[in-house]
Amino acid sequence: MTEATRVLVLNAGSSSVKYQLIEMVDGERLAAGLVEKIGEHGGRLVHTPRSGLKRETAQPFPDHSAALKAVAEELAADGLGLDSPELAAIGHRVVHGGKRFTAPTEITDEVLTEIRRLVPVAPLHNPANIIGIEVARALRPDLPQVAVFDTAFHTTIPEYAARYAIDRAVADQHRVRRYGFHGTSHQYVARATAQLLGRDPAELNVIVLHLGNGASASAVAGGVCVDTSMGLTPLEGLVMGTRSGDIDAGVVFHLHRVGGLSIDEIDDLLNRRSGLLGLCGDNDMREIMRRAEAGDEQAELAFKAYVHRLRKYIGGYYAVLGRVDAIAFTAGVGENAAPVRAAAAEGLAELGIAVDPELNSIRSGQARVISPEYARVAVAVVPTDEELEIAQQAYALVHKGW
Ligand SMILES: Nc1ncnc2c1ncn2[C@@H]1O[C@H](COP(=O)(O)OP(=O)(O)O)[C@@H](O)[C@H]1O
Ligand SMILES: CC(=O)OP(=O)(O)O
Ligand SMILES: [Mg+2]
Repeated sequence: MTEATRVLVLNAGSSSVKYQLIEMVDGERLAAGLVEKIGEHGGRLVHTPRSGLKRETAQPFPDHSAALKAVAEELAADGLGLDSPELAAIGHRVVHGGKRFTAPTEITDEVLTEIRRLVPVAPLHNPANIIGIEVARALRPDLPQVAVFDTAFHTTIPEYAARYAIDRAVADQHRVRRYGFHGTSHQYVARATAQLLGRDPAELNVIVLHLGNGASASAVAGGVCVDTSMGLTPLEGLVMGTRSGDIDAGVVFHLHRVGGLSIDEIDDLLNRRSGLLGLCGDNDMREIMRRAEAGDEQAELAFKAYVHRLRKYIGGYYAVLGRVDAIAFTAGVGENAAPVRAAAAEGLAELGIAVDPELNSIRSGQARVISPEYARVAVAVVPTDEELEIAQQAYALVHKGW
């Protein structure tokens, strides 16, 4: 009998699916890929097999089911189909796990019902995660399907930081509290930062800045998360691609009562039409930097607002941690946008924070330090790998059961 030692990871986002097939014995990526712009114009699938050439197909993907079927076909074309006996598990990123899911969990009908119950608090994400689970279960009902939750790493946040200052009874009744997201990434990056610096993760205090489409900051003390910028939903905190981040709740009342917008319209406004997109009409940081460079005032303002919010969280988490050993930049913007990193650290020498312009300008897919040697705080670029972290957690769970 073939030993099942491979894990397929599905990371379904609001309009994309990222996937990786990993051989867990040696960590080798057998295949990886991305489907973009699901349900939009310009749908695209990029599949990268371990050996051989990258394959790119431009075609519309009307929904997540269509995208996942295309992924299954790409894998099958390489002889790595979902019917493979070598598959040990399928790992799914699930964004909201509420209070109940604090660890990787094998997905049963009952678990799926609970994930569905959390859709209202992760409306852009949990529905996509659920479709991924349904398609994978239909194709391989015999395999363990494991959910790895974005919220799990944040369950260590102390009560005084997790609670909103609102009436206790109302908050408890409706489970309103700060859950935090991107936890799998924050966890992976905090550990990878310790590795990069040759330090024991249990002794390192790190501020992790996950700057992708969604963006969040977290304060990690000795490997344990003590605060994070996202809240009940992935809307709070930093300025994001299309989300406002922190906002006075009074804005919602005002837009409803005075502006005449319905609650659904305000939800759509703050989640899908705000952030960088709302400020300047673009949500891609590459385009914003290009426009700002060319003297476009709206783009410049959007860039400044983005960085200003980021700096407030760096300062805030400095105070939360007391001592900061490292600041790690990760995800699409954090890994690639040198001007964002430079602006975030500017003028913070008094806090021991500085970025070396030459080190910062190096383009590389590797984890690297970008602060000068004299600086007390190590500033680093640490590529995230949510898929590898999900695969490891899923594999550990199915092995424990043996
Ligand atoms: N070279 C680059 N320079 C600046 N920003 C970039 C670059 N490459 C990607 N990005 C930004 O990264 C964002 C996507 O980040 P990513 O981590 O892939 O997000 P998500 O996983 O949330 O889809 C894009 O919106 C884009 O603005
Ligand atoms: C939770 C969240 O915001 O995820 P993403 O960045 O993938 O949108
Ligand atoms: Mg992401």
